[in-house]
Amino acid sequence: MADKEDPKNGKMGKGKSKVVCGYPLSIFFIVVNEFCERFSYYGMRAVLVLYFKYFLRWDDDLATSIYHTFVALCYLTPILGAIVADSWLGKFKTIIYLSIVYAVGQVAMAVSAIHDITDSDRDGTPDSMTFHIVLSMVGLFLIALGTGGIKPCVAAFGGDQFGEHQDRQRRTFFSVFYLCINGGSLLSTIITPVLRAQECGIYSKQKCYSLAFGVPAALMVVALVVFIIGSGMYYKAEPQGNIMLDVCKCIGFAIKNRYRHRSKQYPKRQHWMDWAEEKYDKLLIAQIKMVLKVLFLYIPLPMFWTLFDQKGSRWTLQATTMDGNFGALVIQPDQMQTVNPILILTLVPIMDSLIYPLIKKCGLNFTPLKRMTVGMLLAAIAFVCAALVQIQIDKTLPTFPSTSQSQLKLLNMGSNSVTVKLPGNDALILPAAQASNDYYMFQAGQIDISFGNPEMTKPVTLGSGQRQTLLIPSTLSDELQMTNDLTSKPQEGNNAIRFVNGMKTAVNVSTAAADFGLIEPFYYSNYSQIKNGKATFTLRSGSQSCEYSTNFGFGSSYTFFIHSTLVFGSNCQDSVTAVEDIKPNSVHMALQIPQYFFITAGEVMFSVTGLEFSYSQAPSNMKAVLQAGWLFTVAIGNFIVLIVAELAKIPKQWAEYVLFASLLVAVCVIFSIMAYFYTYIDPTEIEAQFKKKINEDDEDDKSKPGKAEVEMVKRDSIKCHDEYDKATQTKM
Ligand SMILES: C[C@H](N)C(=O)N1CCC[C@H]1C(=O)O
Repeated sequence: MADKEDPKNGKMGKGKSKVVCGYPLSIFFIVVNEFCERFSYYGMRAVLVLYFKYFLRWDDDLATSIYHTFVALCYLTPILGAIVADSWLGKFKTIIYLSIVYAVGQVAMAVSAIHDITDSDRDGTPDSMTFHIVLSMVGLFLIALGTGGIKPCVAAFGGDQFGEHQDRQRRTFFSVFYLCINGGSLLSTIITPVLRAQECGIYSKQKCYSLAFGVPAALMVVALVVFIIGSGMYYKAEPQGNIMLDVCKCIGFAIKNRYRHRSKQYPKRQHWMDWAEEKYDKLLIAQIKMVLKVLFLYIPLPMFWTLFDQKGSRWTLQATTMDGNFGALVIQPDQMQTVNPILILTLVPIMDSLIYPLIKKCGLNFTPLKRMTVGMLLAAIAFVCAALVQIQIDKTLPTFPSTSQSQLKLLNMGSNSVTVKLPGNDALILPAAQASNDYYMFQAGQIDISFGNPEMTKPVTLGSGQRQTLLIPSTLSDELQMTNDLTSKPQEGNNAIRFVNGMKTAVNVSTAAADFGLIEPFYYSNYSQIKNGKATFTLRSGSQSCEYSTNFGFGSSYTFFIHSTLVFGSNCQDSVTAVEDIKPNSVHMALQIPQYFFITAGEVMFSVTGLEFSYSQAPSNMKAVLQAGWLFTVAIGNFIVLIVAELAKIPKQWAEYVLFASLLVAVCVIFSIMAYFYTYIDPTEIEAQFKKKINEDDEDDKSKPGKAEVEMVKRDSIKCHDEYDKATQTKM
């Protein structure tokens, strides 16, 4: 051990670090390292899907699959990093080497996003996409290896810096560690999308993905440098040989030996791992028992992450059907996710300095496993809130036609009112340049529509499952035009806009974000996506133009009808009619705050506690391994989201939320039963007792030569069980 001062006195940290306010100074470098690393990771992740879609030109499905595979890989590689650290290099060296791999990966991503490298014809698009794809995939692989590999080591290495009797300080460290994760995540998810939106390039200016990846790369280099600066102060536990191989062999031997002695004539042993006693060190067996007990407890935990990870998918989709106008501030649907790190930054200090001490004062023993159970329940409540919000949203959504139905709207393009008779409906008088208020519902197929006075009847074919608008010409004998309208809400909270030209001349319509092109007389444009806020459209015919401005909310669809009476050169504000095809979102995004509050409060109780629990319950030689086991539950949770996204065919979204909430409550009940039977241990004490016993036995053996080995194994086994039991008294 590299302690200069005795870590057991409770005043000092381990290693050569100075102590500031009871904390080893070395942890400052570790938390700053974590902040920079998480900035690097979450910043790169924030623009990754957009990079796939708009730079590599992948379709949505490929982009999201590769994205989720990458995220899952980032939480699988911790196992690799932990094995390397605990068995071979030690945590310090593993962090250094894998951070270099990580930084190289980030640099590869930044380079892969420089379009000029292969843009020999200088048209702004890469000529050899293969180069960019290969380089970015290599980059992502290195990043997954690096971020996952170092993650369990950094947390465990931080825990290692505390002395045996610094439990309180170590708990605070894990809270501060979590704050740094979320501080880095919050800043980077705000900053990197802004960097991406910049334009850069040598030959031509394009969206600056290289900068959006370059800054996270720089932060990773800073993380590495900061970590190296603290080098002289750290306590660096030595790796204890190929521990994972020993663990696997020992478990294998115990199983084989148990099987060989399955007959009733052999006395039972307390634990199946005790069947390895004939061949393996009792200390190793005790350590394996500690790890297996915790890993067994982890089995239900991925369900928490399955719900948690839907923040980024289902909840963001939910936000796209909501109104993000907060007065001075307009929130985009994907920006709602930043509420999570913001709440973490507020809730962690409140929990640590107010809620937990208050609970303690009330005489309640709020043990780590109880906290985790409550955390799971809070996540389930969050999903009930999400379901309630969804029910409100569903009430405001338009009714779209089923596959056998069809919906029809009427738009009078003429300058006189017209009487229209639709089958099964009263006669409708449609004023000039006006549309019917809503869609009429029919069974798909052909219907006859009568117009005007004297009446003329025309057959119209309605497509199954379609919404259509019938454009009624000013001269009723002219041909009827039918448009195909949207049958779902526009994506990402955007507004879907099109124009119908009621003039006798072609009109060109454009706005800063979209060009509707040249619209022929009595014809219509395609839909274009417009963001919320004010938009000004320029209507142009030849050299003449005028402007039409209007405000958009979120998720609406409009058909703008240009009157035949429009006069260019004057104000055309009154010569355009806005026909609302899909209402803007009316349920406010603020209603998502309660669900974010509950999931984040749940995360604080579940994840911060779980991180510390994984450290405190792990034997000294498998600290990183148990951290990796903890992170593995995040990976499995991510996989379940992927599978559920594929399989879930529940038609009502609110019902899916309730299903997830119920599943988590069921899992939570199972977990609380398992937790009830869990006895907390003090691994350091158990290890010390075993070592003492082994030393005593060695002395004994020297003084009493020739004692039968079998007898000794039996006696040791009984003694060690007693010691193990003594050190494992507290229950859930
Ligand atoms: C950003 C989250 N609030 C968060 O802190 N995490 C999600 C998975 C685990 C943890 C992290 O380490 O990033």
